[in-house]
Amino acid sequence: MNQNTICAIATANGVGALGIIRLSGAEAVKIAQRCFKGANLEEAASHTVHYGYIYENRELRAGSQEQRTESKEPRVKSQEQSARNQEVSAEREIELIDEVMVAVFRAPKTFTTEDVVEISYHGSPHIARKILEVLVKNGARLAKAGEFTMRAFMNGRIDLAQAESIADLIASENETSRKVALNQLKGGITNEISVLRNDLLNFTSLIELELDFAEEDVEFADRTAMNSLLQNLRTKLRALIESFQYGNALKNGVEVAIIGKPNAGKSTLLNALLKEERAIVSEIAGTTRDTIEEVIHLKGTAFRFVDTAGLRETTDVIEKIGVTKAKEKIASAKVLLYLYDEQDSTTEEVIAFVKEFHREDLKIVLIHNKVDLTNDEIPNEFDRILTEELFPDYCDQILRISAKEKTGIEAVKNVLTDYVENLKDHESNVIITNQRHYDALEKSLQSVLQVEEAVRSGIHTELLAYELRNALEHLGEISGEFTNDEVLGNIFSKFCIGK
Ligand SMILES: Nc1nc2c(c(=O)[nH]1)N(C=O)[C@@H](CNc1ccc(C(=O)N[C@@H](CCC(=O)O)C(=O)O)cc1)CN2
Ligand SMILES: Nc1nc2c(ncn2[C@@H]2O[C@H](COP(=O)(O)OP(=O)(O)OP(=O)(O)O)[C@@H](O)[C@H]2O)c(=O)[nH]1
Ligand SMILES: [Mg+2]
Repeated sequence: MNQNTICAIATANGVGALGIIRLSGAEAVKIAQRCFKGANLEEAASHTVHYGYIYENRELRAGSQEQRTESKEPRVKSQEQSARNQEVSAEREIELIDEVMVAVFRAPKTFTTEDVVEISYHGSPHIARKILEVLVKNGARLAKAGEFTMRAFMNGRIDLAQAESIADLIASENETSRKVALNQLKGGITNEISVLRNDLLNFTSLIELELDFAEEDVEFADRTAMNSLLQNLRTKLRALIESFQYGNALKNGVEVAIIGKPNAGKSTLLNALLKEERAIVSEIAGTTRDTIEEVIHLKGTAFRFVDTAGLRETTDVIEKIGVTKAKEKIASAKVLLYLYDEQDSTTEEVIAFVKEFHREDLKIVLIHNKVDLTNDEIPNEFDRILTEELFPDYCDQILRISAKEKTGIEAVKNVLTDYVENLKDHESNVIITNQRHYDALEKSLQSVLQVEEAVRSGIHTELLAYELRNALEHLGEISGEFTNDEVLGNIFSKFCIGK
């Protein structure tokens, strides 16, 4: 049995008009032929489609098997066999499984670069199971998750970033994520990285020139050229790294935590945003205990809203857990909607909160809730003090809303979509959406910074060469040039079976 020809359902789970089972490997055509009644696939030209039937061809070994059944196997089995309404010859029975179309693609111009056969059947999961069963009986083995794409990568048709983009394409749910993934599939990131690699290689040759003449104690390399190459590299790396802020929002959505004292109206705001009575609202302080998460899509971005327990010192055991959870959400969120009710807070409280939780990578939006209860000028004294104390270092926006009357809700949504618009403001040609790429770029940048430092301090050139190699290897992780089985296993296991 050839374990190298793999098969799997390529279409979604469940019933469909059609389903596709795909085979890949040296024996793909031979195995398909063994269970196909129709044209001769082994003689078929590449990229041709053939009508016919998938069948099962079972050996019966008639007489002798009957005897064996008598002695060793349960009687019921032979009864079942003879009861079947099938074409029975002396030694075999042939059972048609489904009427199909079979496509033949010959190596090397295929998805995996190996011979590929695709069987389109009537889209019943039961039929799919039966077909896989006969394929396996005839020498194929079931594919592991991502194994087809892994082969395309292993056989050099695509690099690792392109392989990953296929999973992104499958997961894409809107125009932006589709376009970004397709650009990656078409080599967008690969090209960008190869420009950086060339810069690094040019730099390396300058250094090697110097190494060659090291004994003669001459400084050959042109330090100005070196410095400008490094600066250029650093700028490009930073731009790519920066694009991840947007790429990540695109891929994983933006986490927005709704925070404030008990009774500030957090749950009322969540409900208003969702246009649905999702969270319990009551005039009792401490109503929300567990965190409540809901996703809203705004202008193509998924925002994950988290309603939390009101922040306060409490002796209630359960509420305490809720407050701890709320603080965890503050830590992981990208945007914080901090709600306050003027009648129930002091400016000192709000200022102290903002100063405590302010972070470089967190946008805090102050939301003055329950404005329906006060009808004074805008901004009123309360908000004027906050503005004076907090703008622009800690935050730069106060929204006045009534969560209950649903006024000002659009403004909240606009602040969020503007936040994402601003993330788009980066200098990179491509958008990094993948944490792995981001990590590799960060490491590469660190190495480049080390190289710069080494050049500046006139450190021995051999150490310099070492850091350069590091920078190159980190870039090579993105394309998969430098990688290991664990990393690969991890990437491809997240694919669907059949991809
Ligand atoms: N029926 C079917 N549709 C499909 C796929 C498939 O495998 N089967 N795909 C699977 O993901 C996607 C298309 N992606 C593909 C990518 C490359 C090759 C391929 O054969 N590449 C060769 C030859 C290209 C050519 O003929 O010019 C190559 O690059 O060498 C095929 C499909 C989406 N649609
Ligand atoms: N007048 C007025 N009342 C509001 C407004 N927003 C919320 N409330 C009321 O304030 C009370 C508390 O609202 P919730 O949404 O439960 O407040 P919360 O911040 O989730 O409170 P906890 O879950 O206890 O932390 C309820 O009685 C709401 O009806 C508003 O804009 N105007
Ligand atoms: Mg609540």
